[in-house]
Amino acid sequence: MTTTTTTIPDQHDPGARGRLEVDGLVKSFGSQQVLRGVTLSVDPGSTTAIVGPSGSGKTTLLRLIAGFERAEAGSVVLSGRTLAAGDAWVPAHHRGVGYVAQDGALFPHLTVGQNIAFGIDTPRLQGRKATRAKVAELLEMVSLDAALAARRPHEISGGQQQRVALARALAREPELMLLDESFSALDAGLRVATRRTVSRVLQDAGITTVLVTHDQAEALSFADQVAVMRDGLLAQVDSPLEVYTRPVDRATAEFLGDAVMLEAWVDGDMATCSLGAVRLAPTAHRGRVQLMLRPEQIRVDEHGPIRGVVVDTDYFGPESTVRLELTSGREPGCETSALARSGEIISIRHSNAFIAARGTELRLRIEGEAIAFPPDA
Ligand SMILES: Nc1ncnc2c1ncn2[C@@H]1O[C@H](COP(=O)(O)OP(=O)(O)OP(=O)(O)O)[C@@H](O)[C@H]1O
Repeated sequence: MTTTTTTIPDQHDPGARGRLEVDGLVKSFGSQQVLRGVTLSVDPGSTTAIVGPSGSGKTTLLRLIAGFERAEAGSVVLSGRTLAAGDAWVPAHHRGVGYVAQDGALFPHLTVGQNIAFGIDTPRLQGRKATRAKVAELLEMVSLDAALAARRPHEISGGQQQRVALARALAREPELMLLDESFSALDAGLRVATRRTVSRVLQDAGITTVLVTHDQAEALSFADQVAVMRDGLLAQVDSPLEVYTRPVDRATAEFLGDAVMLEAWVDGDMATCSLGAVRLAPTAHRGRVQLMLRPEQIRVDEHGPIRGVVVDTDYFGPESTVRLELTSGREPGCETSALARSGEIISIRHSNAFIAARGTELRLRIEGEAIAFPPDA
């Protein structure tokens, strides 16, 4: 039996195993520039999710990292080894990079076992017995029964297929795993379960992971770092908490979730808007701004200073989105200004659908800080 010793890589060592450094990648198809200078650092063993509107260049970035396409400018460095830069070029199969596509892309004519064995470096393992043992080990790693090895891809479920695809990619012992919409074809329940398994396997193996997804919730829950792509550039790269609560601009805020946008006036660390005076996250903006709050920051509270009447409700089971028309009649002493006016409609979230009948007056308070964006963004 071979024993492998894993050392925790130095987070600041540019050559640490599994550290990915993408710098200034530019890529065009015909006259269309799809990537316009993408720079991204991924720590060893961490997970980065790339999100962004359709056509923004997410898959193209992944394909450049994998070595399926060449960039016009920029570089890709993995574990301190230059994979692409100028004339330097390491072909895809020598990069130490695993790739799992949306549909798994299993070979339909091969069994599950043969699909996985395809990824195994046979000369190193010497022989069919060792290959079979490795296949069984990989199946176990992705929580699949060894008996599935004899089946063909069409004889297993979509979630199982994705896990086989992951096992096949893991067989090459990659330093970096690229997951391209790998869970999006699965239905909601299976998607969550498969994502959990995959996340655990990759974390346990300490493999650096970059995931492209359309699903914001998936990005926020799966990743250590979220990169928001727009028009071929990364608009923001930050922790999930940071990108959600401190988006750099309105488009990023609205892309990552529902946002309540209000006209406001900034004075110091407070803003005044139709909800009264609201505490602001640190900002350089002054005067007129657009204020952003997440709907869940506006709480129903019988002693709250803000009043609104329910206009309508969207019921989602555990939560409802409730649209309210703000009414005047704030509590005495609550700040108002020329911008503070009744009649404005806002959306909030609430877990109790019974309080949200149309026409009900609710009292509200704001929790946490609002974000200020320029008025014309
Ligand atoms: N091989 C190609 N030839 C020509 N154009 C391409 C090619 N690959 C991608 N494109 C174009 O590049 C742009 C970005 O595509 P890409 O697939 O990277 O976007 P994406 O953000 O992954 O989109 P989606 O979320 O819809 O998958 C699109 O306009 C697409 O049509």
